[in-house]
Amino acid sequence: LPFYAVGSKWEKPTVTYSFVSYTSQLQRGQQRVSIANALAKWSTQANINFREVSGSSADILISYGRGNHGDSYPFDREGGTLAHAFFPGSGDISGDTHFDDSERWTVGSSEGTNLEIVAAHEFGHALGLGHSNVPGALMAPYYSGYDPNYGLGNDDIQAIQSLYGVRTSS
Ligand SMILES: CC(C)C[C@H](CC(=O)NO)C(=O)N[C@H]1Cc2cn(c3ccccc23)CCCCCCNC1=O
Ligand SMILES: [Zn+2]
Ligand SMILES: [Zn+2]
Repeated sequence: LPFYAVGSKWEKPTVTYSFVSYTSQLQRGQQRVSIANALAKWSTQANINFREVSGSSADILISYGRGNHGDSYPFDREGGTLAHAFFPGSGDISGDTHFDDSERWTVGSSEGTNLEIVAAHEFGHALGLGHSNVPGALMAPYYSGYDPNYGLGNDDIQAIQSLYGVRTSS
């Protein structure tokens, strides 16, 4: 394993991310904004930073796929499982985040499946969090639909701060 990914969390202040592929259902700018907003939900609550880079050496590789897409966790058709992500400490695939392109990905709409909310959940895993059993928590295992005011529940905040500490005003 790379020295900085010791099983449960990233052992460095800044985690990089890049787009391996995009969905054709949204403009790339919309996707980059949704992803940046989803990451910011976590970085505003805990001592972790994110930086977008180009190329496949980033920590978190973001991609879309349908059905069998190159790992042991094939996606289903529309509905069902919406996305998945790999924990730190999973080797090269650590942090990688895959979205099922059979879903109808949307931004700012109660139609379809909201990309930002799903991404925020997945990045919780990419940072080392499992699922929460607290109803309404972002890390609950079920998508609870579009909420323009979605955010981290107290359970999510406690969990991320237990891994990375509270945000230091630096
Ligand atoms: C939390 C989310 C962002 C990521 C999770 C997966 C996950 O934990 N990724 O890290 C997810 O996709 N959960 C399913 C769980 C699920 C709900 N149902 C299913 C029917 C079949 C298979 C799975 C499901 C009932 C029908 C509704 C299907 C559409 C919504 N799907 C879900 O809520
Ligand atoms: Zn996958
Ligand atoms: Zn999950």
